[in-house]
Amino acid sequence: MKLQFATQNEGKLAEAKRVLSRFGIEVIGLSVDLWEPTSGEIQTVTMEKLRQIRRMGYDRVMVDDAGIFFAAYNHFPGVLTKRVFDRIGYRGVRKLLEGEDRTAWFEGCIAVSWDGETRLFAARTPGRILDPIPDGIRPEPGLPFNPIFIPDGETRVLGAMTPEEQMKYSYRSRALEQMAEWLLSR
Ligand SMILES: O=c1[nH]c(=O)c2ncn([C@@H]3O[C@H](COP(=O)(O)OP(=O)(O)OP(=O)(O)O)[C@@H](O)[C@H]3O)c2[nH]1
Repeated sequence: MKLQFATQNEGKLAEAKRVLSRFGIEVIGLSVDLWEPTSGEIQTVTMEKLRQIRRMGYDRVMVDDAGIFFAAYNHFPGVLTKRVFDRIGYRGVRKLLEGEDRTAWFEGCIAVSWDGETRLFAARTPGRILDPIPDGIRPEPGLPFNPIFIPDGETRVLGAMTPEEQMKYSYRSRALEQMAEWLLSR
């Protein structure tokens, strides 16, 4: 089974390939520029991305929208995560959270269109933001928070774990698994 993934984020694509290969699903990256709303819920943004890719004529395709939420900032940056991180980087995140509650969570959503039928799968990973990045940990392309995010129940940041270990905590892996089960049960 082949599934296209409309994303420009290398890290998301690599994770999807890893998780879905275990279900016998081959993921093919589709690099298209999709417009994203700058407010509202992750779910709404995900459905908007799916609407656009379907209008372009694609089917058997998935999209993903995700973000990090800081408890100290009433759920900011959320749907603005990429935009905000591209501008402020690690230094800006450090300043934002100095002396603040470091509780944070990832929220992500996957939407798929398969033979015209659409489904949405959402998941969340609670944790906290560590500062600074532990020695020897390099950010993966497109996933800049993994080196500073410690999931609840862990002592290490996501970026210090093997891909297999990360899957246990990754909201994206959970949403991908739910989607795979739906696709295979059709
Ligand atoms: O360390 C991380 N681990 C993750 O698991 C993760 N998931 C999302 N993010 C961040 O949130 C933005 C969402 O942006 P986003 O959903 O609009 O995607 P994107 O623009 O990067 O790609 P796409 O829209 O082409 O798929 C991304 O750029 C990342 O900064 C993550 N960071």
